[in-house]
Amino acid sequence: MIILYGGSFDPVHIGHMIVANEVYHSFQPERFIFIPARQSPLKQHRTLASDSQRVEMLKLAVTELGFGEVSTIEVNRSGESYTYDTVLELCQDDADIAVIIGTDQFEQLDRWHRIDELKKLCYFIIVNRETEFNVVSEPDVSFQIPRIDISSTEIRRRLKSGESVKFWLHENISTFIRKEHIYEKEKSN
Ligand SMILES: Nc1ncnc2c1ncn2[C@@H]1O[C@H](COP(=O)(O)OP(=O)(O)OP(=O)(O)O)[C@@H](O)[C@H]1O
Ligand SMILES: O=C(O)c1ccc[n+]([C@@H]2O[C@H](COP(=O)([O-])O)[C@@H](O)[C@H]2O)c1
Repeated sequence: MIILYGGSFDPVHIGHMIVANEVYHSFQPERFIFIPARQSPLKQHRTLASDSQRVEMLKLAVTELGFGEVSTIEVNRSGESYTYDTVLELCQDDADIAVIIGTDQFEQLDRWHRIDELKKLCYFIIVNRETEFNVVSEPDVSFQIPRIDISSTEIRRRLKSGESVKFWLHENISTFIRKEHIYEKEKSN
């Protein structure tokens, strides 16, 4: 079994890491792959961190988690990062593929590119987020974690306004963000 965890990861935060850790230890897949999207299809804006910075932050997360890998399959592909294209590329070696999504994505799954075809190639592990589950039908799996109300949007907002993000991000990732001057506070003249 291969588990894919795709996202903008702008930046990767503690919510993502808890999801990954819980899912990994429950399912014990052969591979667990974080896939930063070049351009998430239903998001209008580009990421503030560059592709390589998001890959670097995910590598730091993987080191701390002690499992997993980071794929550049989507950042290296031009255009929108359709999960269908990614799964098609990865499903060559016959392993079962499961894709992790939060309930925010689950609610708009019918807007995903080639969703009917994608559902034939993989199943979804749906993790609770802001909203509760509607009924999930097989082979999709609903996976309950304690609700962690953390988002990259709120982290970017806090960093921009100079507020603390202590414990919202792994320490090594905060250090990287400071060193690279990503999401910086706007300077007033
Ligand atoms: N705190 C969380 N709890 C559960 N799932 C989460 C959490 N944060 C993100 N996810 C899920 O992880 C995937 C990737 O999320 P993404 O990188 O877009 O983070 P985000 O915090 O939603 O970012 P943004 O605020 O920029 O939209 C999505 O499927 C999303 O639903
Ligand atoms: O394939 C699609 O049409 C599609 C539409 C929306 C989101 N996704 C994927 O879902 C993942 C989470 O997206 P986001 O916007 O929450 O970062 C990320 O890997 C996206 O590429 C994929």
